[in-house]
Amino acid sequence: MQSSVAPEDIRTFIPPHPEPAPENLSPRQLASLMRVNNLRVWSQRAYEEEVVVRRFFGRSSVLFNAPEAIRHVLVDHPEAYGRTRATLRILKPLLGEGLFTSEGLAWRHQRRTLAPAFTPRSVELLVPHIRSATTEMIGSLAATEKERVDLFPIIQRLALEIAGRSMFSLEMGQHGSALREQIMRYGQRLGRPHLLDFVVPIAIPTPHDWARAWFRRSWIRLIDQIMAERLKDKTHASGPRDLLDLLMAARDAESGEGFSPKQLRDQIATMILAGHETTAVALCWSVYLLAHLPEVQEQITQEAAAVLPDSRAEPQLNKLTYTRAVLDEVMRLYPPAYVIVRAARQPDTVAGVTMKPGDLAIISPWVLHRHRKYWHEPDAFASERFLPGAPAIDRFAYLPFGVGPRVCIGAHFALTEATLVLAELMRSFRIELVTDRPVWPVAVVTTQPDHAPLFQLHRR
Ligand code: HEM
Repeated sequence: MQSSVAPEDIRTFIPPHPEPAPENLSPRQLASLMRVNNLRVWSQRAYEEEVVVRRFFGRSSVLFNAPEAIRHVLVDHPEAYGRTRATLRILKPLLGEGLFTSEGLAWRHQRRTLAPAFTPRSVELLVPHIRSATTEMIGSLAATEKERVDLFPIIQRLALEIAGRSMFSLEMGQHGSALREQIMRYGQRLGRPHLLDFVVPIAIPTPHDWARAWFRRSWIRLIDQIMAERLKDKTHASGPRDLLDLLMAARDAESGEGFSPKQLRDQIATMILAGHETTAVALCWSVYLLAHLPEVQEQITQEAAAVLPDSRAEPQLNKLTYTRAVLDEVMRLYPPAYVIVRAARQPDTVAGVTMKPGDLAIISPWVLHRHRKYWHEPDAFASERFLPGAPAIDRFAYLPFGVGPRVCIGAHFALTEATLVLAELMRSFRIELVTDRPVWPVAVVTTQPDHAPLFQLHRR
């Protein structure tokens, strides 16, 4: 079961991670830690045991690390476990009734309709958008040589630019900053769970809910404005150019139904939000870790030089095996989606634990990816674990994109984007950190760096 890499292959680089929490935190302490940093809520036991049961405001909250329990909840009985009250309260103002926040038949219809837009074949259509935005970023970074560069915001803007171009074929210039400003504003306060989000029934709006509803009005206005601009562009294209074209043409294979304009808007908000923040975070952590590992940078550079064409020819992304292994290891240590939570909808028994309706089943990629039982030297960086020929990794020990019917629909797109950006960046620059202060992971919505360190880039 342990995905062991020979000890001599494990590097000794142990990137920053918080100490486990003390045992037996009170629900109030837990709720306030969740608001500050969700990675600090787990005690040492969570990283060693298969199941950890806690009480949280009158309900059981059960962390499942055992593969058969994870399979039970996420794969075999998805209808018995739904999104939680707090998740829906926090995300619906942003994502509306899109794929992430919908359930039951509505979810099934949406998933069937959207799936063809995210197959590897459809993602190929989006590669030119990824490449053009990346080439432009690299061009502007080349001018910063010998200066200290604040790379994280640049990467975040790039991910948003890629999301925007892939969705709308539009350069995000004027809209990018408005989108980012709104997302940041939401994340700083309204996107953080409040005590009342857990305890007040969803039908009763809390003061935070009112503020979130107010926010939604300006958020919708912005998305509608971007969509209207794209729809004005009547440039004749022989086939689909972007995700919007794919989503507008999408039909449910069973009912033949497409999306209404409102549904389309919610899907677009969902894809932009679910897509750009997570991928940006994976890239920021990659750059930070690689700045400590010059020899890994060299290997990516060599691979990129051999595999990526300089011209506009199709890049053979599946040959970027080493770059991909590095990315897999970065997402093991810093999974952008650090937790998957479900609320039991009906009585059930999982791994010997009785679940009552409303009890929480928690599957935490953060914990699982550092679990003592499943990983050798779990806190150390070792991309060898993911190289072809390494011992197989248990399907349920590594879940950056989740598993089961609600697995990330954008996983292939995200991996394509992140691998390509990382390879292009390393091929263009050698990256160094110029500040010593360690960067700590802080999880509220995603696993964010606590600050943006400064880098220096040396053109290759
Ligand atoms: C590194 C990047 C990404 C990571 C780590 C990530 C992670 C995840 C995870 C763990 C889930 C499952 C949540 C659950 O079971 O509750 C999920 C779902 C989802 N992701 Fe991603 N994601 C990434 C990129 C993307 C991209 C690029 C898109 C779209 C363009 C996207 C769209 C979605 C959507 C719509 C869902 C909900 C699926 C459903 O409920 O049927 N994600 N993602």
